[in-house]
Amino acid sequence: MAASASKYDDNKHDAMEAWYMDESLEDHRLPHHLEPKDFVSSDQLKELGVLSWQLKAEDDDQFVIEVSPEKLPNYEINMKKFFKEHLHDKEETHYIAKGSGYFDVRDKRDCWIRIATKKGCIIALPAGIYHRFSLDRTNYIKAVRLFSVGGPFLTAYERPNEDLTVRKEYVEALMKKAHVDGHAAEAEAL
Ligand SMILES: CSCCC(=O)/C(O)=C/O
Ligand SMILES: [Fe+2]
Repeated sequence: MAASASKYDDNKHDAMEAWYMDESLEDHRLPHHLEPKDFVSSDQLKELGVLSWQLKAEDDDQFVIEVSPEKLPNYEINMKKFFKEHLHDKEETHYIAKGSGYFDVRDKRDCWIRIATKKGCIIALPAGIYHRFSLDRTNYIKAVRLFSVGGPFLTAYERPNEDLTVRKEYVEALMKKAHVDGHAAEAEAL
């Protein structure tokens, strides 16, 4: 997705915060910070292929997904589905129009990073990354799914699904990047 300076604030913005999660199985709508808190920067998320922007838009009447006990049909079933660890064979991109919610992603060591999004945030998860979605304690989010090819519908492949081509490609891209970064660090140290 191309970012233009007038509409998007690339990288650092206040519509999103991310942190490493604790292992507690308590209500997943709670923040689940580590003690002490361990925040994750947008540059660290970028290394996993997770991108986010802040859109300075006032107009919010085009949005398509509303998640709350009152607005989402089959709320309990769908929330369980969203919170089951899964991946997609396409990028998952949402613009958060109202409310807030958590997108959790796995890092390179397989630890959970919790990404707290709110109104104005655009978040793009790459195809092949394991992730899940939860509402927070406000119990409400209104989002529009952005897409380019193949329409807005996403198939969720629950973990484990290591043999899917899209998963292999994502893992390979992460490993390639780690290799390149390793060489860059070595070169810098010389
Ligand atoms: C903002 S609700 C979107 C939930 C969803 O479809 C999904 O795949 C989450 O990972
Ligand atoms: Fe998803």
